Amino acid sequence: MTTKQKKRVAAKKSKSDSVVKVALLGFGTVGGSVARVLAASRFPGVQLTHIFNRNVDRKRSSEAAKLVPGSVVWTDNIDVILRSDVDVVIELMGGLNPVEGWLRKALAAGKSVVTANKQLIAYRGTGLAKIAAQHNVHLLHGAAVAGGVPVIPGMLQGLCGDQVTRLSGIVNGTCNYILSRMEAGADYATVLEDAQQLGYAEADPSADVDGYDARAKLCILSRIAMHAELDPDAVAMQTISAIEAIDFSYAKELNCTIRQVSRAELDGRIVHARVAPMLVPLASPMAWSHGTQNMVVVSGKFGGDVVFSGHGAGGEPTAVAVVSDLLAVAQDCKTVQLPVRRREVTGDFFAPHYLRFVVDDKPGIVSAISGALSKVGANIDSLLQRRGYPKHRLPFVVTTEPCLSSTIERALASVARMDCMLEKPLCLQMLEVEDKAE
Ligand SMILES: NC(=O)C1=CN([C@@H]2O[C@H](COP(=O)(O)OP(=O)(O)OC[C@H]3O[C@@H](n4cnc5c(N)ncnc54)[C@H](OP(=O)(O)O)[C@@H]3O)[C@@H](O)[C@H]2O)C=CC1
Ligand SMILES: N[C@@H](CC=O)C(=O)O
Repeated sequence: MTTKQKKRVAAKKSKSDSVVKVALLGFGTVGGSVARVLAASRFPGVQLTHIFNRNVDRKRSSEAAKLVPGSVVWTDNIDVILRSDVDVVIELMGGLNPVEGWLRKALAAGKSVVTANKQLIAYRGTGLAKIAAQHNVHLLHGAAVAGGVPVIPGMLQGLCGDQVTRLSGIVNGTCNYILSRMEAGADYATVLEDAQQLGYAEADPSADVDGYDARAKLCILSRIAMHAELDPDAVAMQTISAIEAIDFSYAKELNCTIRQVSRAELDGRIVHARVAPMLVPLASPMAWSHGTQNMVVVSGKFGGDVVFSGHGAGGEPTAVAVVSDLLAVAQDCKTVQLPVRRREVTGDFFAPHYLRFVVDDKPGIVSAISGALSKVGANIDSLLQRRGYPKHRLPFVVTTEPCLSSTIERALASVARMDCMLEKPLCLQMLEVEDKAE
């Protein structure tokens, strides 16, 4: 330890009886809820001293600000925070820039950081953790995955003794809220708007529906549970915005529903990883998860399956995770650190697939599709076609026996070029009963 670091530790020790000063960066959905949780519980030893946000006067006159103690300094100048004597910076703004630069400076100035920012931790977490270690301060991000569900602290403390080989589940509350309400008959655009109003969605909701949010979370979980560092951009993802009411009807005929599922499996030196809407059997607990409920199944070589479940989005559940991290930092709690290895990623999984086509009907379409599938060695398991749809815009479904997703994608590339295809065919993996997510 350098002399500077020793001095910092000594200073920390001498402060151990005094109060830990806290700054909040970002006073939106989660920031406001953190202020509410802190005001409601009055934890000894921590004191909110600063709040930073752009256009800060607007925030200061908000409803949530009424619970903030009068002594708190409100500012829109980040230097006020960086030069202050705060001990812990809680970052609740989101995004990579300018947040990364500010947090680097905060850590280098000896301030611990608590954040709920999954993009930041997925892309820059390793670098930031190094700076935190160099300066002997904490970097905690328990709220970055599954909101109020303690999956990160649970894995760090409770599962680090196992060899985790598989992770799967639902890690985006907005998508689960949208899909579970569509399952009950609501329409996509209306429920997406509701999710935004309720504070579940990201500032740009395409981060939720197109999979970026869940992909970042899956990378964080892979790093912690499987000690596998993945390039988030290399992880396959698929939007939920292509799912329509008809898919829920066909899924029901197959005794399934549809959920956005995130999966990662360690296979020697590579990791199979994918974030996509998938068909989930109705008998699976994942099918019963509604609204913002998240569910993560962690499969270990020695301990078997462990399931984490609870509210994965929303101000107050997320604030609980943030405040829990804050208290851990205030009490200088250490977490287990194990070496992490960079791993290559593939999006391939061996699974049955659900294929939905919308065609301008004419003879020979089914035979052309089955020809394209048989050419790549994929076998059809069932064909579903509901009556009552117009022939000029006919939706029907083919399901396949288990095969690699890359195989199906090859066949669909030629099918998509057929003149009668009115839309890009929809291809969804079907989870099976023996899949660990069950
Ligand atoms: N909402 C949720 O359920 C969950 C959110 N998270 C994460 O928590 C973080 C915060 O989310 P949430 O509270 O929902 O987001 P909000 O958009 O509600 O709040 C973000 C706040 O930060 C402010 N802000 C953003 N960028 C800047 C900037 N460059 N300079 C100054 N102020 C800025 C915003 O100001 P303005 O109002 O002007 O835009 C806003 O007040 C994100 O990283 C999110 O991914 C994690 C788990 C759950
Ligand atoms: N937008 C995210 C918020 C929590 O991480 C989600 O919907 O899960």
